[in-house]
Amino acid sequence: MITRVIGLETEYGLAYDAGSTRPQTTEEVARRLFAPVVEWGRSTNVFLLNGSRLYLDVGSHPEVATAECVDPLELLEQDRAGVLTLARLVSTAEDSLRSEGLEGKIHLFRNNVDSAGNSFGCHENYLIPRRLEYRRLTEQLLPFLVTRQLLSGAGHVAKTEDGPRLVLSQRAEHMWEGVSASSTRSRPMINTRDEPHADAERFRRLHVIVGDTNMAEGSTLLKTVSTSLVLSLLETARVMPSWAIANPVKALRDISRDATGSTLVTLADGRTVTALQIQEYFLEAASAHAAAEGIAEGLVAEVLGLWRLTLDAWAGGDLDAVKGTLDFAAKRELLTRYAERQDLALDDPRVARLELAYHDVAPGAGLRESLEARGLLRRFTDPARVEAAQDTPPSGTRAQLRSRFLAAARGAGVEHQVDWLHLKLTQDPGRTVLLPDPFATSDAAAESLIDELLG
Ligand SMILES: Nc1ncnc2c1ncn2[C@@H]1O[C@H](COP(=O)(O)OP(=O)(O)OP(=O)(O)O)[C@@H](O)[C@H]1O
Ligand SMILES: [Mg+2]
Repeated sequence: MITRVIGLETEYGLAYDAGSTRPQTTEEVARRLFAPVVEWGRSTNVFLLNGSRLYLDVGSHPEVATAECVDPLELLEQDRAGVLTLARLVSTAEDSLRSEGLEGKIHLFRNNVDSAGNSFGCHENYLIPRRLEYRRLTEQLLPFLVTRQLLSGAGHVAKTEDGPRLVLSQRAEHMWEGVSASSTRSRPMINTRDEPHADAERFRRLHVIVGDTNMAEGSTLLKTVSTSLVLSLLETARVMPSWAIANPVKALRDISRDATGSTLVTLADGRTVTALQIQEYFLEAASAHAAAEGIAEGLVAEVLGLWRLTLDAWAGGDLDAVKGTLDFAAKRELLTRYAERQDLALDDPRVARLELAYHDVAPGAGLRESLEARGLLRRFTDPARVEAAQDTPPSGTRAQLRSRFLAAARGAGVEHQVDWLHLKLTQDPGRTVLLPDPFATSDAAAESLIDELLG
């Protein structure tokens, strides 16, 4: 198995369809959505019993940052548990609206662009050792990330000079730099802000912000596991061929707009290769690395197989083999079939509505569950485990301690605060427990604090 801490932060888009009743601003809807959270947590920024962070980000975007996970399947469960938690808040907010005679419908989108053209993200966090040459690592990772949209692009109907077309990535048009420390102004693919949320002597947290938010669990799985494997490869590989791209932002957009895999990419050394060639290299190297490390089994083997299948599908110009597993292929099938059947242009508002429905996770509004139920989209998680993951932390990380502390403090009715690193009693800051090791599932100071609270 891979032993790396991974966390996913997902920002959601909020919209309100007032129907024939009084309209509400997005701010008003967001406030109503978070009212129950504010009631029990006295804040719009809280940690949940599963160790995740739930908060209202600027621009009225609800965000869930999953707890630290080491098992990629548990990461999927935690990510999806976040959807359930928000969906329940939507139901409660709609009940509250209805009690005031407002019959509107709240929509909650897992996507990356709103109708005003703003972009919001799905950030991936990967724990890496501090001792690595960080610059080399990020430079070598970038060509993989630029071409990774072939695996995990969410697809998007974009307006281009040649009319509407289905591009690979929602996020590609909104990235402005390869690697930098600023997250909003210049929006880099890798954000280098150094906030390890861990012992800074031993660890770094790699913050990847170029990825699309995915609906298909297969896309999230392929995205996170392939990236983690490539990181392991880069952590150990001493010499490897350079795939440094001359202009990463341009390449990101070219590959997205072209959506064939055969897009030409100019490398820094002047060579020209295709996006697929770069991916082929990383797949081969990651497979060899996994085999050499003895981890090419179970879920890793499955993901390597899916990665292979995906690149073969692109190479053959036929995505049928992955249309039941990955977002771009699933969405292309859905949207183009619908447009053909109804004889609509891709930029018809009805196609736009269908695209939004693909990303909607409000109860009774979105398509994911029905696509899964009809066998059109593969589900990797077990619904019962996802349900339980709403208040059960993932295994193998300090999220376990956070969760037990939260449960004990709430049970005792004692004021407390936590963040990724700390467990605190508000009235007794001297007793604050620091958890610098993300892999720690037990800790003497934490245990004694929890025992005391349990009385
Ligand atoms: N040491 C670590 N290595 C990798 N991931 C981590 C580590 N510590 C925490 N994480 C993950 O990083 C994410 C942090 O989410 P959070 O939204 O708080 O991000 P941030 O970048 O610190 O802050 P913000 O979004 O407010 O700018 C979570 O998903 C968490 O599980
Ligand atoms: Mg965040």
